[in-house]
Amino acid sequence: MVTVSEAEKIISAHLMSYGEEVICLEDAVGRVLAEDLVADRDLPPFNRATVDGIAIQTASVKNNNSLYAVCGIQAAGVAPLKVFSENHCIEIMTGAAVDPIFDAVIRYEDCVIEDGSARLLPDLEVKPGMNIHYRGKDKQQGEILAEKNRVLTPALIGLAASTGQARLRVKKLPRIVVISTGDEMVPLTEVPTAYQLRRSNGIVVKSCLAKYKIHPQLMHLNDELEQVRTALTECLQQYDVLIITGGVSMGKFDFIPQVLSELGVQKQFHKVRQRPGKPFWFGSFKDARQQASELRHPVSKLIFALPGNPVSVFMCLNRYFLPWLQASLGLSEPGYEYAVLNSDILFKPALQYFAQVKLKVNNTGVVEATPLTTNGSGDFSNLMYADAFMELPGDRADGRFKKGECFKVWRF
Ligand SMILES: Nc1nc2c(c(=O)[nH]1)N[C@H]1C(S)=C(S)[C@@H](COP(=O)(O)OP(=O)(O)OC[C@H]3O[C@@H](n4cnc5c(N)ncnc54)[C@H](O)[C@@H]3O)O[C@H]1N2
Ligand code: MOO
Repeated sequence: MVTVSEAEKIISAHLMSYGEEVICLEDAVGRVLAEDLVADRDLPPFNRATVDGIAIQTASVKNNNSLYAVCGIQAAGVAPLKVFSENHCIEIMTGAAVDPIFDAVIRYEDCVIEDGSARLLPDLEVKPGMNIHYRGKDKQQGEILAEKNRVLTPALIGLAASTGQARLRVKKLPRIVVISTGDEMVPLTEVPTAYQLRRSNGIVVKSCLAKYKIHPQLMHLNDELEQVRTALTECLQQYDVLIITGGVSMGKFDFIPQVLSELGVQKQFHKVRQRPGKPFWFGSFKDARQQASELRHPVSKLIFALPGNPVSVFMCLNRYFLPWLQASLGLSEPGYEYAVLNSDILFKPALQYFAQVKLKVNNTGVVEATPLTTNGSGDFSNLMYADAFMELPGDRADGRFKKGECFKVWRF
């Protein structure tokens, strides 16, 4: 049995890279940028009016001459109009290019236009540069707008669109199969007998991966040795990552560890000093072709075999698998989050306990964690009320965690 931090270290020694691909910008949200995004021109690309009004030269205002002949109307999208006297102005629309001869745009609300002349309202404070968004003020041509290894958020996609990138180079995603196990688990479309359950683990894992634009294959295996052997043999060939749920404990029908070992999967650990999720099994596999580097990416296949209890699956996925995925995709460390317990917890076993907590920022700006009362790792009826798992150290002889103490949380 390994500790939580040993398990974490072993998993992070197995970060993988799955290469890169070029995809349409429209499909890019949630993917990870694999190249720097560079400004193809200055942002903004010209001096841009930020209001509808008139463009003037402020020196003329200082001369106490605030009446201007209107010499034209400047729309957005066309070359800027000039004037040849400081007593002249043009009407200009938001987003239009302002000729360098002008150094301010006055809002329509701040002037009166009559008979071809514009008069500024008395006592109007006019400053050079007002209402002009100057060329290159935001970013210069050639400057990096976004570094690679960032998640493509809607805001970043907008920036990419402004640089004309209809296609983007992103990190390739691992091919993942999610395999649930157990004779007692029936599909959602079937009516369970009195002692059967409906399968929920697979769809939970799939839903967690959707955020990363990973659409895993779902598969279910009954507790039949031959079926498990055949299916795992095929999956080890076809997929980069196997996420298995259930069948990893001590039961007479828990075939997963045995079959994985028979198939040549290298066990990295089995059992973690934690609750939930103690029987977690993790291994790596290199097939003969991979060892000979015949494949695109001679990387190990990884097997995350999570204990079948629904809360154990959810915890192990959030605490181990998703951080592995993020790091493998090159995403920078999100940094740990902490919260303060707002009531005592008693947990005696010498295991690191992951308590389900509800998080709330209190009126002094502190994140407080309220533990939820649950009936163990088979009770997933309260998970929807929790925001995070709070990771409590496993070395307290008295098992007491006091209100006011601060611990790491894994938000989901
Ligand atoms: N003698 C021991 N028994 C057990 C130990 C132990 O250390 N010694 N560990 C316990 C712990 S902790 C856990 S967690 C479970 C994990 O066992 P398995 O990984 O073999 O999981 P299963 O027995 O297959 O299932 C456990 C539980 O979860 C339900 N389940 C399974 N799949 C699904 C699914 N797709 N959707 C919803 N629910 C699912 C299943 O019906 C069981 O109730 O072992 C303890 N035993
Ligand atoms: O620790 Mo087991 O993971 O659910 O009870």
